[in-house]
Amino acid sequence: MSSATLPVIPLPYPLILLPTARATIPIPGDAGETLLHLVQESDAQPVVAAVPIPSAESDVLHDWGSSARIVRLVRPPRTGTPSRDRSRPYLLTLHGLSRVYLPNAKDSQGKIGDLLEHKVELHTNNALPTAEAASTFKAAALKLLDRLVKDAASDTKRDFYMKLATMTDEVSIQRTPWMADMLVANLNAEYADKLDYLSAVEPDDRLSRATAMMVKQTSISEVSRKIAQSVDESLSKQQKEFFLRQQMAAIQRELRDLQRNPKSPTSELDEADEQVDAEDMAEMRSKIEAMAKDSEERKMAVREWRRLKRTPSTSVESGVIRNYLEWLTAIPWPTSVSSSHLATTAALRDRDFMAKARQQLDADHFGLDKIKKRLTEYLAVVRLKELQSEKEARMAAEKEAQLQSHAGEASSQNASLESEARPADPESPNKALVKVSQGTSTPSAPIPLPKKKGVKGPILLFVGPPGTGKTSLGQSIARALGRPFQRISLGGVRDEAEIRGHRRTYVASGPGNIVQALRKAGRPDPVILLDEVDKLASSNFHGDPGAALLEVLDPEQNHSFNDHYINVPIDLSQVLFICTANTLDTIAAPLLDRCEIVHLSGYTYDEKMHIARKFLLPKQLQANGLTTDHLELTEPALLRIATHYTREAGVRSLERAIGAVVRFKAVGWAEYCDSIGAEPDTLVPHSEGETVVGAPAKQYKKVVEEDELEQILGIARWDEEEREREERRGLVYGLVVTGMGEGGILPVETTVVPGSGKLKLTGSLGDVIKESGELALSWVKTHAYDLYITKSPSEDPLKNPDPIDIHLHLPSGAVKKDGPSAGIAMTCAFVSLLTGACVPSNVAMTGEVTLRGRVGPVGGIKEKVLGAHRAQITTVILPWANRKDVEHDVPPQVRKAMHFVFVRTLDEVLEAAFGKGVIGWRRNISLVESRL
Ligand SMILES: Nc1ncnc2c1ncn2[C@@H]1O[C@H](COP(=O)(O)OP(=O)(O)OP(=O)(O)O)[C@@H](O)[C@H]1O
Repeated sequence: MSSATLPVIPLPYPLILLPTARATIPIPGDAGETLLHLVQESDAQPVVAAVPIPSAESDVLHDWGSSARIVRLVRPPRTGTPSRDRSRPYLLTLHGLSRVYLPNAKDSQGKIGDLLEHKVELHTNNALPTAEAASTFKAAALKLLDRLVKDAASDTKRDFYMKLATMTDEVSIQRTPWMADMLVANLNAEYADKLDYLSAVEPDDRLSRATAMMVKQTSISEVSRKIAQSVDESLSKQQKEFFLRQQMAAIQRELRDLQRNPKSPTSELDEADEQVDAEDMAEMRSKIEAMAKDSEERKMAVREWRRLKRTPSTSVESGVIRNYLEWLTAIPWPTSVSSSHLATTAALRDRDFMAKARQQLDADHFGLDKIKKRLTEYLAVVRLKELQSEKEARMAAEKEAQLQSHAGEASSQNASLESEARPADPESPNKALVKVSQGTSTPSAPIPLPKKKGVKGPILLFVGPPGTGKTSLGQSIARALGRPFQRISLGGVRDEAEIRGHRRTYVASGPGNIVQALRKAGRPDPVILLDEVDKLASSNFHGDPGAALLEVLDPEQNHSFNDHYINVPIDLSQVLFICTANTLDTIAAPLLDRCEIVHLSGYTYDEKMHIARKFLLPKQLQANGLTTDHLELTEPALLRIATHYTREAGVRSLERAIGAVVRFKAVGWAEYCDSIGAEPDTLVPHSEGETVVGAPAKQYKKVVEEDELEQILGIARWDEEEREREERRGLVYGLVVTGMGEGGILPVETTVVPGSGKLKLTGSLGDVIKESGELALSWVKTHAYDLYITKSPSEDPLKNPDPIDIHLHLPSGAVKKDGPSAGIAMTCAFVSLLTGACVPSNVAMTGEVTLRGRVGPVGGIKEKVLGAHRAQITTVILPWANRKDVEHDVPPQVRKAMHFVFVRTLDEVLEAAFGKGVIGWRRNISLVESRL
């Protein structure tokens, strides 16, 4: 340490000059001039003391400063007027050398420019620091520099810090205090710390203070980097989201403006999206909360709800989850018993339930007595089982509630005993409290609503031709039970997923039609009609829809039906399933096995007339805005519509034709009202018609006569066929049931063509029908001699006198035909062709033949007979074994209107078909049989 007197340059707050550092400060012109003299006078660069003023409020000098060499003193170029030239400031650059101490600094005040000379102590300590202090400092410094290099905003800064790091790394122990000064001078440290550091003369002290500053600085820069980074990240994300949202809002605004008609009033469609969204979410939330506790569906809903909350609302995934949740919450889960459901149970308890059910069935359908009887039984069973299962469920619930209340009381007693016995236990009173509160709360808790067992009744399968009322019977059942009705059409369903839904991984996946029907019904116990189960595609590469249906219908499995989309077991046991089909042939055996079949075979003309008058006409009048005052269909007109314009087992075409008549009259009535200037709803027509006096002479006649039908409905469709049906050689009418379950007549046409004794069969025939054709011909060939076709028993009728082929054809060629029931019709056709005798065109027949000439029974008698009746056939030849079917199934009025011949053998068939004695026999039948 040495003393000297140096001019002091006060450094105003917050300036500080550390040894090794450089600083440039402005000084007033006068002081500058003085310093300039000093510089000019001295040989070397003069040394001054740069002492900081540590406070902005006072001018008192700090007691530590730095001796500094004047490196530069310059006056910046002139900007002001010459008069103020002396006061122009100088720029003084100083280079710090060593620490100086001002012994009487406290008494000395200073202002920049004062340049008072002060006595100072110069502290240049060249002692060696300890190795430990040096290495600690180095490590701290390197760490900080490393951080600064990484965070450097520019390349120049980075290079600078790197240079410092290299220097620090390479500096010797002796030079570490110098290095510390250097680093601290260049650090962005706090003023107070730097001031404090200025007073550290001892090398170790200097190093330790510098180390502390380095560590502090490192942590500050690390924290600030982290904050900057997170702020940066969130800012950029927020900015991005904000930007995208703004864009989306702008696009939606534009679209709304485009779509909105400025004149139209604001609708709910214009409501703010966010509001609608929030309402939807709130609704969904309350639905989830309403789900039964601990149920699978609730767990799944909660899980998905949480996922939805975590997912950004604009993402695709969010839409998928929301869609799923909407479905999940929309399904009427059986665990939530709605008030309307309870109302149904009340309806079942009604003592007049059965009478009302009968009334309902009668009100909806005419005839069908047997079916209605069966349905009444069915409804009675459903009612009894339903009430029984509800009773059981209620008893079980009450029992459980009682058990819980006992358990609660017991535990509350135990709890109080426990608390009395161990009062010292600090946990004991709390436990007792909990148990007591559990025990007392249970009896007052509501008894849970009973969970009913499903009604495992038979599944009804209505089979019959189209339009026979299968669907509407299903609706009647639902009405009688007071349950919602849903119809699922299975026609053409090829994909199992249509029944079971698609897994959620599929794009645009959704639940199957069972879940859709449940959602629409809004209750867990609707009547679901599975329409056209016979049209369900068989197993294919899309899965097996039939198998899925089995699961739905099987009472053992359907309490936990698994829809792939919903993926939570759904209890279908309370759903009443009813199936319909046109034919049983295409229904898989396991499915058929689960159903109870109810046949609806079609209506007679008489029934159709009743149905038309009681149901179809009023329905059509109402649908077309007319009343019975406006239209009257005469009996012959209605019969003509039924017989000549429609020829089907059901009543759908009849309804359509009646609808056409009603619409025709509606147009007439409207025109008439317009022509007389009256309101259509205030005027009632006279039965004989109204004629307006004067032009325009419009007339309205409310009665529709038979002869007007051609004008309204066009030429009758079936007139033509009637005229065409003629008695011809080789032509016989057989009876068939079509794939739709509809009966009718089918001409069997045969003709002779030159050939070599072969039989040609055409008309999309199956193997069985082809075989029965060959069988029939063989029988005829065998008996050609007996039937006077050939002259000797050994002659072949197809070879002698000329070789011929027989061609048999069954129109319509495009429709597939099979089965053995055309056997007797084919035999008659061959006999007619070879003998020349004709079968009258009002005769039709069905029956299987054997090679022995026996006639075997066939199916579909009711449909066939009704079809024949519709086709104006008067004589029907049927197998003897089918007599009971006619007795049981064919309505009496049809039986009365037709002549039935029941046959056991082919000779009886020939006699019935051609007439007694027309076909001669050389021998009697017993001989024929014995010969075979
Ligand atoms: N016995 C009947 N009494 C009154 N209306 C009937 C009767 N039978 C059928 N209908 C009426 O005939 C129309 C057709 O009936 P529905 O739709 O039930 O036929 P379907 O047998 O289901 O036919 P599909 O097999 O084509 O589905 C309905 O309007 C129905 O009300």
